[in-house]
Amino acid sequence: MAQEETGKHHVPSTTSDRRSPAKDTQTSVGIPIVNDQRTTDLPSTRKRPSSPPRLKPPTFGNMAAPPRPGNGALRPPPSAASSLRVPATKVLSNALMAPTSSIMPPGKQVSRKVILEPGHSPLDWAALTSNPNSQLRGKDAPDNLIRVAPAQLKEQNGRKGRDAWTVYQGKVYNITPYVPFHPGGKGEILRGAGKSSDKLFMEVHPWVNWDGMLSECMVGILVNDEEIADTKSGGLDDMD
Ligand code: HEM
Repeated sequence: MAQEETGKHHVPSTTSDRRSPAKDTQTSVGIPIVNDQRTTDLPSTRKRPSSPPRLKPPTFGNMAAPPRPGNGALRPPPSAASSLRVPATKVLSNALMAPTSSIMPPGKQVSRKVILEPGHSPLDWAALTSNPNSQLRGKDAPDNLIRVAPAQLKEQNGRKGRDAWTVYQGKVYNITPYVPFHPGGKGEILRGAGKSSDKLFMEVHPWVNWDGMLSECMVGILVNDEEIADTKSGGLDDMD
């Protein structure tokens, strides 16, 4: 009985299966034509094993396997989103993308960053500034903040054993400890030694947070000569 059931599904019966489309391929005497694809792998239902047919895993016989994308490579088909992606390119640092100087024409901007010595990364500098024992104001500055006259500023140019001081937004900073940490190199930052760095700094990297990086290096404020003459001690505390 089970075999007859199987025959109904896989091999058209020559007598009773009127639903089978194979009847169109029967000969005039009702013999099925065996090159029908559905029957070539199962030429005879009587040769099938007696196990229940529904438990048998599906078989494709000699049917062709479904086509694979990409010549069989195990790669998913491209998604719609992939066409929107930016092609992979080398990541540029913000310094390469940002103008190195406002006077440089577009397209000629190149990074002037230097390779810093080991132990002189921005993180190393951050660690140094967070250590209260670092004495970043230098040997030429007293413990308290001072008024700095233009003449005194000029002397603090980093030469003859003196620390290099510079001015930014009216405040005087000792930049000597930061020099080996400066990504733009020693020569660049020392261009502002003994004078104001406002213009140079703003030309090169106005986005850099000067105060955040050099607050521990602050020596005092720049005053004119008259203001110095008015105050004998020179200490900022005396102004109050
Ligand atoms: C006279 C003053 C200064 C000059 C002329 C100068 C010049 C330069 C130059 C030429 C570069 C390389 C820019 C590049 O090609 O990418 C640079 C980078 C840099 N400078 Fe200065 N600098 C000065 C002062 C300072 C100061 C005082 C600081 C810290 C407050 C500082 C922080 C930096 C930083 C963080 C970079 C790296 C910027 C980046 O990642 O793109 N510079 N500087």
